[in-house]
Amino acid sequence: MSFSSLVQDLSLRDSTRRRGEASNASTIDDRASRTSHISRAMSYTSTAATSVSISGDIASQLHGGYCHPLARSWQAERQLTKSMLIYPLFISDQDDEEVLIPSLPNQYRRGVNKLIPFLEPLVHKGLRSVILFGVPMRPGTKDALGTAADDPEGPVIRTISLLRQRFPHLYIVVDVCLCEYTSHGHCGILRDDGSLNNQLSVDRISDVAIAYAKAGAHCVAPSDMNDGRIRAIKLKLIEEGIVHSVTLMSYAAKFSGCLYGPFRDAAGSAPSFGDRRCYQLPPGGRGLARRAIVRDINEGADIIMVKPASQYLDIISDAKDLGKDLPIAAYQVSGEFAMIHAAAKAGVFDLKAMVFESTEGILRAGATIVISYFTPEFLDWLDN
Ligand SMILES: NCc1[nH]cc(CCC(=O)O)c1CC(=O)O
Ligand SMILES: [Zn+2]
Ligand SMILES: [Zn+2]
Repeated sequence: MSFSSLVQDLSLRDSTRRRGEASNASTIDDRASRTSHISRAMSYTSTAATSVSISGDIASQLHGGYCHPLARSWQAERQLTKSMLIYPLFISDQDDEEVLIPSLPNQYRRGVNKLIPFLEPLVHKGLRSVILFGVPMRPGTKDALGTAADDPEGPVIRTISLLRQRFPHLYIVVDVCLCEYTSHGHCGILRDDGSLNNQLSVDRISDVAIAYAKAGAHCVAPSDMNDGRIRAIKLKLIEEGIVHSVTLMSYAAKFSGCLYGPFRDAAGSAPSFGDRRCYQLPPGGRGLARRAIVRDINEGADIIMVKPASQYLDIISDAKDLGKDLPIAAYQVSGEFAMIHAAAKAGVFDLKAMVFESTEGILRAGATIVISYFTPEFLDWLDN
């Protein structure tokens, strides 16, 4: 077949197909892309005479591969599904409390009595997993050692067993940290000079993780960023004989920065002095993040988490690369969530469109799990 007859044949097939498809043209967008297709086919014909390689020209025609909504969905390596989502919950020690968190649109701090009725419809819509953060509101609960973190009568441990009973198919992740429970608001136990005492912190945090695991958490997720905590928790899980039934998710690449503000409002966990820059990673520290990821894989992490998400897509991609055989979680944190809401409110973009676009970026970078405050919305949106 000569080149010009091939071109004719191609544009013929194109127009035949277009005629056949006209009846199920679904969106304006689709029709527009077909129109541009026509002009493309025309310019294709007119430049054909001077064209170089036939196979090169054929390979340059990409639109056909994504002109249909279903074909577009096939372009993504990973499709967002409900089972990839983990929803963060703030659990108050006031059982009947239900208070809107001003800096986190639509997110509430709830006591156990309010939590169950809130979750019931979400579980019915397909909610598969939550991550719990305990928030002690009662005055006098906080101390230098974060004693309340593993109080058997505290909000987290009581909520774990209640959720296990009420929602047997819900996978329960529990954040493990001391900052919500310490009087100074830091993520561990401090020396007199105000710096973290890593050994004491790791001993304490691994005890807290074991308490949550024994209470029935499917997964414990230490977010404190002390060195050696993954190994310490794994060893204690082995010692306790429960290592086979508890997932260990490491906040391996957790960066310091300004995106946790609304969370700290919600959890009352802002440090009373100083900052977290000596334990959370510096935003430019890509190599350091890689070392932390490799270290935590070697220490026995079952899942590696990167946090925040959208500002750290290269780190998610690194984590996927270094942890080829592990699930990779990305946490779209409170500041990212609040920012998307604020911009949508200011008319910068449509909220839903941005939520999907940002989440697709996170998946494209390599995440297989997404921790998202938008989970309730996704449970509706993913049905359509
Ligand atoms: N260490 C506790 C913790 N676990 C998760 C977040 C942040 C989550 C969010 O911003 O949504 C924080 C706050 C912090 O490190 O200060
Ligand atoms: Zn039910
Ligand atoms: Zn903390």
